[in-house]
Amino acid sequence: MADNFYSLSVQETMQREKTDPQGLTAAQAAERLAQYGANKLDEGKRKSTFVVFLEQFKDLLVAILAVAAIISMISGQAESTIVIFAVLILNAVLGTVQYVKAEKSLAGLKAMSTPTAKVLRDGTRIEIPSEQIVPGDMVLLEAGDMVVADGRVFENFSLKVNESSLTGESVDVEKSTEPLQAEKVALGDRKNMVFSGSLVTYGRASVIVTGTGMHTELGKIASLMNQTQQRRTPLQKSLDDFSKKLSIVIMAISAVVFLLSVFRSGMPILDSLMFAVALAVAAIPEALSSIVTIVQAVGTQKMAKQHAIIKDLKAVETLGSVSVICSDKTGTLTQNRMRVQQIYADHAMLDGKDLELANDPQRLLLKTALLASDATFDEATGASIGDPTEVALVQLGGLFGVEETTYREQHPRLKELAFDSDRKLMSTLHWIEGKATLLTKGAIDVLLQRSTHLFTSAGVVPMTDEERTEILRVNHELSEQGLRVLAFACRELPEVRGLTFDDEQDFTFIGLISMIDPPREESVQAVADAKRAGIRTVMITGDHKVTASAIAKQIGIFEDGDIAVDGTELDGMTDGELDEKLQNIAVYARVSPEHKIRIVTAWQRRGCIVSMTGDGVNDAPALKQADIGVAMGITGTEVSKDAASMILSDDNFATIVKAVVNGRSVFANIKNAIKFLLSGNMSAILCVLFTSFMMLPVPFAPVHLLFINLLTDSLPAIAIGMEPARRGLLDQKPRDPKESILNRSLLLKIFGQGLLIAVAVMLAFYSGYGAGGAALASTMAFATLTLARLFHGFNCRGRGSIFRLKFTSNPFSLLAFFAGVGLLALVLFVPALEGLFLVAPLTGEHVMQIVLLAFAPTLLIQVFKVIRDRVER
Ligand SMILES: Nc1ncnc2c1ncn2[C@@H]1O[C@H](COP(=O)(O)OP(=O)(O)OP(=O)(O)O)[C@@H](O)[C@H]1O
Ligand SMILES: [Ca+2]
Repeated sequence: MADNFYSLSVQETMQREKTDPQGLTAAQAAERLAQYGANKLDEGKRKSTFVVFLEQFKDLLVAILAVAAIISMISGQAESTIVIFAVLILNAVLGTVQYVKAEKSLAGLKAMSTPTAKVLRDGTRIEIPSEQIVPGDMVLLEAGDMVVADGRVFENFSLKVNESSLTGESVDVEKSTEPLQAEKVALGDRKNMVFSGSLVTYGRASVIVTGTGMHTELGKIASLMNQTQQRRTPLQKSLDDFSKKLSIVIMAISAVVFLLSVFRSGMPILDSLMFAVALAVAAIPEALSSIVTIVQAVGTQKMAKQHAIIKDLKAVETLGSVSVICSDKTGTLTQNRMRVQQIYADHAMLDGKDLELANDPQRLLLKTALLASDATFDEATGASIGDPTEVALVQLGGLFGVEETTYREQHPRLKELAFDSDRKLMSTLHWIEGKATLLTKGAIDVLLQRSTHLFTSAGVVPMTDEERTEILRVNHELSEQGLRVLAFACRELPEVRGLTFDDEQDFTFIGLISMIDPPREESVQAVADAKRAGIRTVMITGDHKVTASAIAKQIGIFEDGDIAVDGTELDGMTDGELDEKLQNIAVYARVSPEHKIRIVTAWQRRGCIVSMTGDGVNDAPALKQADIGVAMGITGTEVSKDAASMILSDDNFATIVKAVVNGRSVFANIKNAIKFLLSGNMSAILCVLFTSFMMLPVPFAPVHLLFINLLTDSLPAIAIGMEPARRGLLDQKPRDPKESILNRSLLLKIFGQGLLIAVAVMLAFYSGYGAGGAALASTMAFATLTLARLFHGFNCRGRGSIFRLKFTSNPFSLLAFFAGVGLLALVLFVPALEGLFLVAPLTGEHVMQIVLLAFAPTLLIQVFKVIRDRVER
């Protein structure tokens, strides 16, 4: 493929790419897709499953186990050696499976958030996944889109593109269609080309695709870049750190225990070594890191089903501590289904239904509404394309049999200034009654200021102050009902020429159209839920202050004592003043995207964790600045989705609140799983320390501890991770993000519960020691420890007693328990395994003792919980 498309004319480019202004046909596209491949970048080298498998062995555990295996071998326990190796391999297999699964689920999430692109195929405009774009496609770009392939600009309407991801240049580049003459042109100067990975910030254009996938400029860079992805989240990192520190401490203690055994009790070196090894194996939480990964993966899957797509695993943790949600109004808190209500023209207010086409000002109002809009609406099918605000206008035309298409054919659009949320205006230029006329619609405060005249049935007259006040009064009246008010104006231009923003003044005011956009039904409940959960909801909107406040009151965001602030007032405040009022500001109206950053940082200065929604191109910086940037899946621009860490596939505010609850639940479950795993380990450590101190035989062989840590303990830990979110999560305050997950109270519980289990295990040990010596003692201790930890799984499911949590609410926990008991029974009672697991035969009486002793700690913990539940109620 040639590189120099910039030096070709549009026609030459079309010939070269064998395409035409109607775009490719479906058949051509399919053929080229087969020929050139999907439009995506090579994902770099994926780790092969085998490499992942091997990697499972490069960890401290393996070293310790290898030592254990060697010691077992020397001490004549060949079976043990085999079991240890079997366990090592099993562990690696499990680790590999988990890794591959987690990768898959992440890939699935990524697929849900792939960008789409608009193309012409067979002459019609359709939206397709960007991967299906092929060379020769006619791609349509507009503000907010991400460019997904390289292309030559074909038709240009003031297109501006940000190419900083390619060129590092942060200033937007204006594009044109003219061929460039020079031999070699730097990437940043190819004004008639657009490049994959850049962002459309303004205007629109159609583009002939000249390169896709790895054959784009981005592809060239990507193949140079070595994309190493860091997948570990802060929580995973801090747990890994914890594990590392723990292992060091444990090694030190192991060494001390070893030396003590040798020198104090004159124990044979081999036996002393077994003590040290047992301690090390007992202490290291082998399963911890993979359990955390599993719980997080389960959590993101669940959130995706509930319409919140997590793009960044870190967000799962952060969500749980969100304390402020800043939300757009239109479409997020409201339904974004606009219907025209009252209209106002020539001093008269009337219902939209009663509009009269014979009345000049009213007809011009409708004409402006239809001409200065891009939306279309098909009466027959009810299908609409475009901004709901504009769809409502087009629907109004439909009421009177006026097709937007007819008007638009009569008065073709000659030039245009696209809408943007900063200017809050949109203008188009047409020939109307032989005059070049600029038609403009937009926010009333902006438009009225720039209007000097008024359009009446008696013709165009200078606007008086009374009339101005009257229009503002009407606007206020409509806005107070929560209606969205749009203003319309026009002006003559001396000739048809390129437009600039300076043309948007000296207007003749035509009138107002108000429309209703009812709140979503779920919004009220969601705001109330958020409030109960200690989360402040703040409305941020481009709409008018009065309208926004009215809606905010209906939804429950704006309460007594709250205030609403608009963009201009915000500009007038210093950071200090803003900080002072921040708590009370429930509504920010008429804000531009730049204001959003200020609001986010102000809350962050207070130490709050902020979630911010956004849909436009200019929202991207605020989405990045927020702790949780939330983009709209349906209406959001590709740029905003790219910048966000979460995407709402239903655009619904209530989904954010659900995601926060899920985030809290994931965090709580992880914490409980950690409590379970570490308290179990603690009990084994205490037993080993105790027996070593008392100069008793070593209570567990490494095989025993491995069996528990890797098998029987993993099952309840995963079940705890599956625990469904409880309503009670809403009654807590947001978690302090700075607080470590292993806080004092958790460590205390780990120690206390570990101690309880250790006592039970030691009682079993003594009983076995008295009756049958070291072998029986060890078997009793091992069986009791395993079973006690399986029971303990129920204690760790949540804060309440098991009666409150109910067995049925998490069937996995029962399943895990019985699976664990089954495994234990196999090891204890299948003669073939006796030798492997070094167990002595047990009588019925022993089994009774084991069951009772193993259950005792759980009984005590449950009794304690029942009492606490009572007291708390
Ligand atoms: N297509 C449009 N053409 C002209 N003016 C518009 C158009 N859409 C909106 N406006 C005006 O610009 C204002 C700001 O619109 P913007 O899209 O920034 O925010 P919004 O949709 O009102 O609210 P939110 O920020 O909650 O989504 C609107 O209140 C309206 O007055
Ligand atoms: Ca908007």
